[in-house]
Amino acid sequence: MKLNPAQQQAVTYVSGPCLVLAGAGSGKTRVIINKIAYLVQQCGYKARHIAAVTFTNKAAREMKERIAGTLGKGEARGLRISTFHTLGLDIIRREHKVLGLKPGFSLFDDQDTLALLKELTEDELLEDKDQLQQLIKQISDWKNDLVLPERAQRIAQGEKEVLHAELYARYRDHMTAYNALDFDDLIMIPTVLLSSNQAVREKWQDRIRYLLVDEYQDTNTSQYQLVKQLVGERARFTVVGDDDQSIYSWRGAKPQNLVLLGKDYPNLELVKLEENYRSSGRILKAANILIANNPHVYDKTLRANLNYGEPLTVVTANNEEHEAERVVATLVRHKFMNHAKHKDYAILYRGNHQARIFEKALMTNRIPYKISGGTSFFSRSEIKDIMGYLRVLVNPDDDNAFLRICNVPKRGMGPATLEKIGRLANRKQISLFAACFDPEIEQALPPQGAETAMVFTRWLVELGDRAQRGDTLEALKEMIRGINYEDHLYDTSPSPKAAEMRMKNVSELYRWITDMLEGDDLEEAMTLAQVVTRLTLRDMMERNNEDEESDQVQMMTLHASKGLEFPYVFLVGAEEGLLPHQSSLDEGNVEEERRLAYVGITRAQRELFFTLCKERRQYGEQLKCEPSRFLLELPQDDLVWEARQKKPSAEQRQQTGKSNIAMMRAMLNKK
Ligand SMILES: Nc1ncnc2c1ncn2[C@@H]1O[C@H](COP(=O)(O)OP(=O)(O)OP(=O)(O)O)[C@@H](O)[C@H]1O
Ligand SMILES: [Mg+2]
Repeated sequence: MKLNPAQQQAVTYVSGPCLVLAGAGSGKTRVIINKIAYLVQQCGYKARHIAAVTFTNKAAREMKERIAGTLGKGEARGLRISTFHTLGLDIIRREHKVLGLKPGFSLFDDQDTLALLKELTEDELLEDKDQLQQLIKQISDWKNDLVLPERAQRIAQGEKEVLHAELYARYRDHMTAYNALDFDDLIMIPTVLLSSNQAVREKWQDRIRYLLVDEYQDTNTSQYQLVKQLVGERARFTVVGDDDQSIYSWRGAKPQNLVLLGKDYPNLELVKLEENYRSSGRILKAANILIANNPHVYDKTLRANLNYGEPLTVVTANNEEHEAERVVATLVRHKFMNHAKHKDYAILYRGNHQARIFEKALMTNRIPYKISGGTSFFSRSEIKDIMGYLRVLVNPDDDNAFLRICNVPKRGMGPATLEKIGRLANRKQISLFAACFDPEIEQALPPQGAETAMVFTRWLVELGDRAQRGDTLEALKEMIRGINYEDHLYDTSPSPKAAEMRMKNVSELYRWITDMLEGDDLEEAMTLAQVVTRLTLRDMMERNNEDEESDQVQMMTLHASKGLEFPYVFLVGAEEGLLPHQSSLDEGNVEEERRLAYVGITRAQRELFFTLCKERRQYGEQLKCEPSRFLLELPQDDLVWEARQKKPSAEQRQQTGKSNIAMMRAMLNKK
């Protein structure tokens, strides 16, 4: 793969810490990929001593594919390419004994966490959804800042925070009892472990001798510390990032980490890349002009390497249905004219809720599409059921999973029975599953119910044992057969066709599990417990049904589009209140929204379309919309407003953004 001199410098600098700071599409990710190959082929590193961390599973997968094209199979063996969370999970898995975790620990997703916290806060009058969300956010913030419950209790100020800290401690204790971890734990726990346990730290430093991190601007405090612990004094690492693409502050990301890095490592080698290889000159110019409205810590230049290209188009629609129709119509026409493929197009939006209408329009027009994020493979009920069973098999104390499956398919363990089991479990401080095994279950339930509970749980224990003994696939098959799951699907689906589809999903899951149990060139074979944690993590991270090869229009949120590129991009819903989003405006954080728009614009290689509505339904009301201020910040000479008669005059353009908005609103409403 070709590299320019600056990229070459970043790749070959291996004697100390290295930061590549550069704008979108300048080849940062390419540097990471080339550097891995360089380390193996030129510097004598074994692949298994190298770890590369990216932000999403999709990015990790892409990186693996690209590496496979450069390194031979043998050379690539053992290379770790993962997300931060998978790396954390890996560390926890291998160190579970030191951490006092039983091997089959469960991963709680947001819904599990919510359910548990709801239960824990019943007495505190926190049923109010907003308050619960605040609590969840607070706990997550603490974890991302590496604040353990004890410290949270010491530093908490004010009534509410004190209560939150107490609930945080209670939450942690329950998670321990359930042998469960949440998403943030996957970073916090290994980081705390590595910083407090020298032996473990040295072991991991020896295991990972060179570390590379992509999208570094979106690391939070705990991730920063994790990197620091892993690289140790030797500080052999390369991180790449772009402060203008920092879009995860709401999850605790600290773009200041880029600055902190220079302080923590005075010998940090800083490399800047200034050539953009992705986008047309116009798209890049628009992106540069937009982001110039944000304050900057670092000076960055980004020059186009490609042609100037087509103007950017702004399409105005009457309402959101019309917007979707216009996108689809434009796409169909454009695809025909340009002999393009479906997968050359991306529809990017601010929030998942916007996807549904586009989905409908695409479906009506028989255009294949794929949504990344949003409706997940794993959020389908049949997948949740089977995953629930698997979670119970590997960790019977996982009460949430047990609750999900104990009466699916129906076996007479309804709410009344469960309440009784729950009371017994509470009294004895054991899990629901354990309660079904307890001799007292015979007093707690009527004979028939006790019998059912005992038979069911014993059967699961047996299956779990078989799975552990290595007969895993057979045990799984036996499980799906044993619960008559196929019949259950036919009984509960609206049509036989739907049932068939759902059964197909179950087979797909089974196929995945088989692959993971058997392992391949890049991944070792896993145990069932490992498979279950990995799949739950995958679900949590991307909530996605992957099918990379097929020719489908790509749909995703702006957040999910980070690091990716598409020939033609529709950036939809370019309206005030949506992009920039109202919640950020309320917090006075328009800059993060501008970075988000910058990320969206810089995904486009050849052409970029914005769409907006004159009216949009919100909270059941039809509200008037104003064009996004970001549209008005773009160089108007490079924009074509499709619904408008003429470009604004130079004079008009010089007006402030605000009067521009008023002007445009007037024009939009005239029609
Ligand atoms: N030296 C080069 N010569 C030709 N093409 C290049 C070169 N460097 C990078 N590219 C291409 O430019 C595009 C953008 O590269 P890459 O995705 O690595 O950029 P990036 O800086 O990681 O972008 P982002 O900030 O969006 O993550 C890719 O298609 C890549 O293959
Ligand atoms: Mg990149």
